[in-house]
Order: sequence, then C-alpha cells, then structure tokens
Amino acid sequence: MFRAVLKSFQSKWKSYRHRFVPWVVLNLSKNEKTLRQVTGLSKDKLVPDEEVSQSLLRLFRVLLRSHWANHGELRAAQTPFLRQVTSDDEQLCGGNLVCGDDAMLQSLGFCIDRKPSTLPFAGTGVFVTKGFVRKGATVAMYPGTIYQANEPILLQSIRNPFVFRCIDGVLIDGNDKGISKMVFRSCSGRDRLGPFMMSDTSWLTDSPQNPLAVGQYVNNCSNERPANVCYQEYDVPDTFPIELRQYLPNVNYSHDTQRPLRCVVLVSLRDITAGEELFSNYYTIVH
Ligand SMILES: C[S@@+](CC[C@H](N)C(=O)[O-])C[C@H]1O[C@@H](n2cnc3c(N)ncnc32)[C@H](O)[C@@H]1O
Repeated sequence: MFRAVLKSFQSKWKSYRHRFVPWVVLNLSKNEKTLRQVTGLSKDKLVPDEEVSQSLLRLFRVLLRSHWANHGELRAAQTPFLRQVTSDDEQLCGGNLVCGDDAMLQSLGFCIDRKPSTLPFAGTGVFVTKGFVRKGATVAMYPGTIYQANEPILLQSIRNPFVFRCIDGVLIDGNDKGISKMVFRSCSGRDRLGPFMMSDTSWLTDSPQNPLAVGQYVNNCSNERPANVCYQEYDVPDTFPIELRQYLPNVNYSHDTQRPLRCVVLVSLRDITAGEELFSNYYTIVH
C-alpha cells in the first residue's frame, strides 16, 4: 500500500513542470482543479521566444535611454548600439525621458507593482496598476540566481519559499533576503564585462530598475481565483545586446556555465485590466 502511494507520488512529482518546492510538498493534495495540464513540453510555451525578446528589448531600450541621460560615466563607453539607441529614442520620444513605471507604460502599455494580496494570509501579491495587459503579453520576470541541476543550493533553499523549479531541473532562487541576496550580489559583481553589468541587482530592493522583475511575488491561483498568467522559460539568445543585459534580473551561480542564461517570464493567459491581481499556477503537469 505504502509503495503504491509512494510510486504514484513519484510519478506525479516527476511530471511537475514548475514547482516551489516547500509549497508543493505542503499542498500537493489541495486544489487539484487548479493544476495546469499540458500535453508536451513544446506545447507549454504560450508565445514564441522571439515575442518575449521583442517585449524585453522595447522596455530595456527605454530604460537604457533614461539611464544614459542620468549617468554621465556611461557616455565614456559609447558603442555603436548605444549611439543608435540614444539617437533613435530621441526621435521617438521627442527628447522626453521616462523611467520606472512610465517606461513600462510607454513601452508595454501597462504597469505592475507589489501590494498586499487580496487573498487572506497570502502576504504580498502583484497587481496590474495602470493600463491594459493583452493576452499573450510578457507581464513579469522571475528574478534570481540560476542553479543548474547539478549545482548545490542546500543552504539557500532552507525555509525559502522562492525556489522555483523548471522541468530540466534548473532552479531559480528569487529570495530577496538573507544568504540568497548575498549570493546574487556576489555573482552579479563577478560577471561584469568592462563598463557593462550583465545583470540587475535592483530587484533586491523596493524599487527595481526593471519594473517587470517582481514575478517572484505572484501568488498561486485557487478555485475562486483562476490563473491569469503562466510561467514560461526564456533562454537569453546570444544576440541579446550586451548593453541591455544590465536589466536582466538573473545571474548564473557558477561562472563557467556553458549554456545561455535561463530566465523565466510570466505571460498573460487572458486580457487583464488595471486593479486585477496576478495569479499563476504553481503546478503544471506535463503528460
Ligand atoms: C513565491 S512566494 C509568493 C510571495 C508571497 N506572497 C510573499 O509575500 O512572500 C510563495 C508563498 O506565497 C504564499 N502563497 C502563494 N499563493 C498563495 C495562496 N493562494 N494562498 C495562500 N498563500 C499563498 C505561500 O506562503 C507560498 O509559500
């Protein structure tokens, strides 16, 4: 009997696409109705990676332009890409600088922010605060340190509800406190390339430079509050401009990782209006 239960648990466990490890263990039998079911890994992507890239590039270009105007030291690091972004955007925006919320509203058509969840005892949640989110939009990013399947995360994972698991065993530690925070800062400092940072550490504060980087605070859906966003893996392509990587809220734990940087984005499952809280699905079963 015990063996049969264990076997069923193991097979269920293996097919989970994303999971917050401690949360799944405690809630495995709850809310079966809210499980997201997909029929194959390739079907799990709601939008193509190219669309995700386009959204990120649109936002990051606006952020870069504002950063450029406010940080004189960047001007010393002129590259053809920087020259092009600043001159293009001057024409597009008529010289008006925007940052934070405004950058998001201008480039994506909506803003998101953290606030107390509408669910009892669920702590902080993430809300659409302005504008309108169309189905299939990139609504948020899941920030944190990336651990490949064979890398040790034991200390950082103790009592940590922000450890997110992808199907290939890659883990993302999105905790913005304690040892997780120290690890992220240290890896981010290590990976800079000349004048360019390869990742953004400001998601560890109350005001992230990249306003999408709050996806770790999105709460799990329930029977009453169905999911309106879902997780989607996004491996940063080699062609992603070096000058814009400073807005990526992820960094590899190991400095010699031989694969593209893993990010996870949250994509809207339907149109979402201002005032709505975002709910994801902590469990996805791949058949
Ligand atoms: C990744 S964190 C999400 C952010 C969290 N709300 C916070 O304020 O830190 C996951 C934790 O949020 C809480 N949570 C998420 N969804 C919930 C729900 N539907 N009801 C109650 N608590 C929830 C659980 O404590 C869970 O371990």
